[in-house]
Amino acid sequence: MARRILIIEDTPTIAKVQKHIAVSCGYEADIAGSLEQAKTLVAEHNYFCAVVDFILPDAPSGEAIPFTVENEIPTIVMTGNIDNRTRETVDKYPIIDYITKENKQAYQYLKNQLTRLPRNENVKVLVVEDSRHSRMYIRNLLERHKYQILEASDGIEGLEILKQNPDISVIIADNEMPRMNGEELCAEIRRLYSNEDKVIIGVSGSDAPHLSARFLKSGANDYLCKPFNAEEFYCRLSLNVDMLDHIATIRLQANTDYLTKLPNRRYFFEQTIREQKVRTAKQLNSNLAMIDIDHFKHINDNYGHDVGDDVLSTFATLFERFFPNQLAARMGGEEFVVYFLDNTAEQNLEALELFRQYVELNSASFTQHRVAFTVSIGFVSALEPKIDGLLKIADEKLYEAKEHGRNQIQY
Ligand SMILES: Nc1nc2c(ncn2[C@@H]2O[C@H](COP(=O)(O)OP(=O)(O)OP(=O)(O)O)[C@@H](O)[C@H]2O)c(=O)[nH]1
Repeated sequence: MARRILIIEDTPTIAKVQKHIAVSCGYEADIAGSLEQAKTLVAEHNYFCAVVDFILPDAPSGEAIPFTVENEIPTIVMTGNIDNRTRETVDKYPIIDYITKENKQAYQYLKNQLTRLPRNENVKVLVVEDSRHSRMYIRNLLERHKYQILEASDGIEGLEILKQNPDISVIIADNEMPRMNGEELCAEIRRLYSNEDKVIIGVSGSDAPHLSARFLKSGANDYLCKPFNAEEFYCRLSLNVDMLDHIATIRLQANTDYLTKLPNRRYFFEQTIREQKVRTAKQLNSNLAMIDIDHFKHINDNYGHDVGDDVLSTFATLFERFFPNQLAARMGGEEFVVYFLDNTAEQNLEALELFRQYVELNSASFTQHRVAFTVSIGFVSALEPKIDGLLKIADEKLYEAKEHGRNQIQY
C-alpha cells in the first residue's frame, strides 16, 4: 500500500506541484488548503508525513506546525522566507526539515527528502556514545527521520552489536568513551568493514586540536563537533547515507545483466571463485550446468531482435522459480549458467530435467509472439577446484547435447 502524505498548502499551483513530486516518489497525496481542512483529513487518515506551508489563511504564524507535530506526523515545513521569527518557530518544533520556497532547488530538495524518508526505514544506525543524555538526543533526531536505531555505550559494546547486526550501515561514534574510544573503534571498524559498506560519523565535545583530522584518518567519513544542531546533523547524515546508496546502485549495476536482470558473468566469477575455495578445502564436489537456448539465431531471424530480447528476459525469470537459492547467471548471448550451492548431483539433475521439460511444454506462452523453443543443457558434478575447469567440462557436455539433437541434458 502506498504511503500517504498530507500537503497543507493554500496556493493551488504550489500544492499541485508538491502533489506531483510526492506521487512521483510513490506516495498517495491529499491536499488541504487550510488548517481546518487538514484537521478533517487527519481525523480520517493516517499520514506517513506532511508538507506544511508556514503561512495559511487560518494559521498565519506557523500554527499548522504544532498541529501536525502533535499528531505525530513527521513534518517538512515550506516557508516563503526564513526570517528570525520564522526560524524561531521552526526551531521550536521537532520537524524533519524546512525548505525555503524562494530557493531554486526547493522542489528538488523536497523530492530528495520525500525519497529519503521511506528509504531511512531500512537504514540501521548504531549510536555509540557513553553519555545517556547525548545518546537520547541523537536517538530523537534519528527517530524523527525514521531511521532504525541501535545503541551502545562504548566501543567494545559497539563492536559486539555490529557483529550481531551486520546490516548496520551507519555508525555514529563519540570519541570520549571508556574501554575503547571513538578513534580506536573507528580504526577497528575499518579493519573489518570497508568504506563502501559502512559509514562512520565521529562526534566529540573535545576541543583537542586535530581531533577531527585524526578521526577521519582512522577511517571516519565525517565529523561533528558537539554540541551540533539538528540541521547540520541531518545534512551530514543524509549525504553520507546517499553516498552508500549510490555505491550500492553502482555495485548492483556492475553485477547485473542489463537485459535479463540476472547476475552477470563478472558477478558469477567473483562469487564462484570464492565458493570454489571453500568447496575445495572441504573436498566437496561442485555442480554446475550450462544452459543454452536452441536455435536462438532462428528466433532473431524470424521474429526480429526485439522479440529475441523478449524471449531472453522472460526465460531468465524462470531461474528463480526452478533454482531458488542457487547462483544463476547470464554468461552472454543465449547462454546461461547455474552454479549449485547445495543439493546432491541427482537432485540438481532432477531440477534441471523439470526445467527442460517445462520450457519444452510452455515456452510458447512466455511471450506475446508465442515463440516456442527448447534448451540444451550440459551438467558437471566434479571435484574440480577451478571454476574455468568446471565451465569447460559443462561446455563440452553442452556441445554433446547440441550434437545429439538438442532439447536434452548431457552429463
Ligand atoms: N536478441 C538477442 N540476440 C542475441 C543477444 N545476444 C546474442 N544474440 C544472438 O544469439 C544468437 C546465437 O546464435 P548461435 O550461437 O549461432 O546459436 P543458436 O542459433 O542458438 O544455435 P544453437 O546454439 O546451435 O542451438 C546470435 O544470432 C546472436 O546474435 C541478445 O542480447 N539479444
